[in-house]
Amino acid sequence: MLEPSTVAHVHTRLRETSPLVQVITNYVSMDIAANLLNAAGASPAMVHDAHESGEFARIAGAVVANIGTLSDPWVDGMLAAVAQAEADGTPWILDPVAVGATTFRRDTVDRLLEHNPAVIRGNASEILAIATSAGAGRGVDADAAVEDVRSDAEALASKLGTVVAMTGATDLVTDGTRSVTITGGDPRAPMITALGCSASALVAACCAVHDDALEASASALAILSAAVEKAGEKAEGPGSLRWRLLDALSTLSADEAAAVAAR
Ligand SMILES: Nc1ncnc2c1ncn2[C@@H]1O[C@H](COP(=O)(O)OP(=O)(O)O)[C@@H](O)[C@H]1O
Ligand SMILES: Cc1ncsc1CCOP(=O)(O)O
Ligand SMILES: [Mg+2]
Repeated sequence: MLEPSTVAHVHTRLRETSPLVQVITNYVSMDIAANLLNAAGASPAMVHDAHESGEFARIAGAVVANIGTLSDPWVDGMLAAVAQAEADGTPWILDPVAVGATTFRRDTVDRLLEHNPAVIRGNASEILAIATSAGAGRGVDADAAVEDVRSDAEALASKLGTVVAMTGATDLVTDGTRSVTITGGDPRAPMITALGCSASALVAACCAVHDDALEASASALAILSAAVEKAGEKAEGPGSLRWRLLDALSTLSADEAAAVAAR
């Protein structure tokens, strides 16, 4: 059970403290992820090169490592940042985009996982691919359903001692012992590219302001779900849903976010 008061607390803390979030993410997602964090009250910084990513991680409240558009220099940058985050006890979030698709992605995720992410945020195909070494998925998009992957996600969270935040029509957040589902949003959400990457960035921002990674992750997805739903009321398609989401997130009240948890 996700307490509405927890979501309201996390929502308020985001705006009051504006956490610095280091987002090492793919080219597709940089703009929307940064804008979404700004709208939520956080402070994004896309700092990825290995010459500085570890040093920058020292001052970040949380770090994201997203493998969406992977190449060797980016792997080096991610490893430097997450090693520093691990050493400092700073939460970092893995977004394993299309991990089942290639050996390079799978090997990179294996190397990143050695540094103990606080949260793995992915769609059902990505979580299934990590949990079972199967389920290639359809590139960056899911071809599995959250409810069908639930037990794999819970087992993965237990095995790795991490939180798994699996998104889809219904989101599931689990640490292997506690599991929370979040409903809402808008069925057109998957048509906004990099919304999942942005969700991972928001999970990181919430982990920076709230120590319990399961509650923080679930609160992030509840806040996003509430804002997407609000944006969807007037949206005519994915284009207006995208810009209306930024507006909705920036004006969302703590009570509106908390209401998603009360369902
Ligand atoms: N069918 C759906 N209906 C409503 N919301 C959805 C649906 N599918 C995904 N979402 C939402 O879209 C966001 C991105 O999730 P998802 O599409 O699973 O990630 P990714 O883009 O990494 O594949 C999440 O907030 C999730 O709740
Ligand atoms: C389309 C695409 N190609 C490589 S990364 C990327 C963005 C994927 O973003 P998301 O997983 O949030 O849809
Ligand atoms: Mg994704």
